[in-house]
Amino acid sequence: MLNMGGPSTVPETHDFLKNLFSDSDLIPLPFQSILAPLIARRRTPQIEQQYTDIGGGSPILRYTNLQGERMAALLDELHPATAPHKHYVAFRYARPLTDETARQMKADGVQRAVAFTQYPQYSCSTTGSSLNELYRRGKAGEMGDVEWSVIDRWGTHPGFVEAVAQNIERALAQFSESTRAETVLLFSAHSLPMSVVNRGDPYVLEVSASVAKVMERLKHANPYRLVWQSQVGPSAWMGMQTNEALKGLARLGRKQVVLVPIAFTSDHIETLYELDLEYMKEAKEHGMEIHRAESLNDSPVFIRALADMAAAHLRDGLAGSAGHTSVQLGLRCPGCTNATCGQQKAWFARGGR
Ligand SMILES: C=CC1=C(C)c2cc3[nH]c(cc4nc(cc5[nH]c(cc1n2)c(C)c5CCC(=O)O)C(CCC(=O)O)=C4C)c(C)c3C=C
Ligand code: FES
Ligand SMILES: [Fe+2]
Repeated sequence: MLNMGGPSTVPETHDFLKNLFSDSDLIPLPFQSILAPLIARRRTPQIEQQYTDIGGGSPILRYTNLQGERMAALLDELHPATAPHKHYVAFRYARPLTDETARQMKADGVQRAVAFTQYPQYSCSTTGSSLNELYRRGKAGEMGDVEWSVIDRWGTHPGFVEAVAQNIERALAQFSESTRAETVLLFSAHSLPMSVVNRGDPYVLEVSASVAKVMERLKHANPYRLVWQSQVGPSAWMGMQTNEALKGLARLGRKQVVLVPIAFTSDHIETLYELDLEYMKEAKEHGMEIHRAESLNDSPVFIRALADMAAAHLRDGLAGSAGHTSVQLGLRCPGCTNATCGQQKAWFARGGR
């Protein structure tokens, strides 16, 4: 289960940020090995405070382990031919990091593994970075002799769509019945720098596709927008920004909003801090009534969806590319200049050999 991870405790924040700013697949910096530790150190106090404010750390490891354990148990029933199933977690920036998990898999003698991204929608800065890291570790022989296949994106999977839709319905139910239909559904996803969008990254399209599917499932009963949050630094990012959108809606007299996190499956500082503590407080000051759709966290509908995706993957394989990866994973962004992307795709298409 691949994801970025987060500091489980406040003191792990510095290492998390240092790993994040050292990742040239996410943030290419000049003199990265020198600049990354400096930027990380400078940002640490502010981000430590945010993790303190949300209860002393990121819940992502706890939720990923819970999702993984329940998914593996369901998978034993759904696809006994490959049982027993076991989940491993490989985070990109927090423990357990990919190298630690690789060593564990080697020690356990794992022979067959599915690299299952936990980002619903594909971006080269997120899932792409995790696959590049896995490729580097695999090529270095750190994982032993494992046959790999990849579940690289699932932003339109019916089970995922259903789980999100149900959480939206629960949030909508908190509004008075007489005005419920006027409530705006504001889908919010982590933004991307325009430099990434403009090299042909698929993320913006795939997040939009998730929103379209969820709205279809909700029979378009409410008006909606997709907006983007958490941009960092001075460069241009994909907009409109979530907080600006909230202010704009208040100005236009649209005072009932459900905020919907759509690109991350468990709670993290963006939902618990940015959305709940910053934006919702500000929106309430503008006289809005605002509720947030819960993150998927321990949603049984979502966990069942993960198991269904894994079972279908193991049962049917995938079209094309010898069955190890999706057809879509094989295509690099038209503007890609990162040689690792090409090597990674070829390596996974051969089953990680
Ligand atoms: C699917 C979601 C995400 C995409 C796409 C994404 C791209 C992206 N992010 C940065 C820079 C930073 N992101 C940071 C934190 C962070 N990012 C995501 C998700 C996506 N990022 C999450 C969920 C988090 C927070 C972790 C948590 O526990 O909440 C940070 C660090 C925080 C900070 O310093 O403000 C940075 C920096 C870039 C440059 C990028 C695309 C290229
Ligand atoms: S940046 Fe998208 S494939 Fe390399
Ligand atoms: Fe990010």
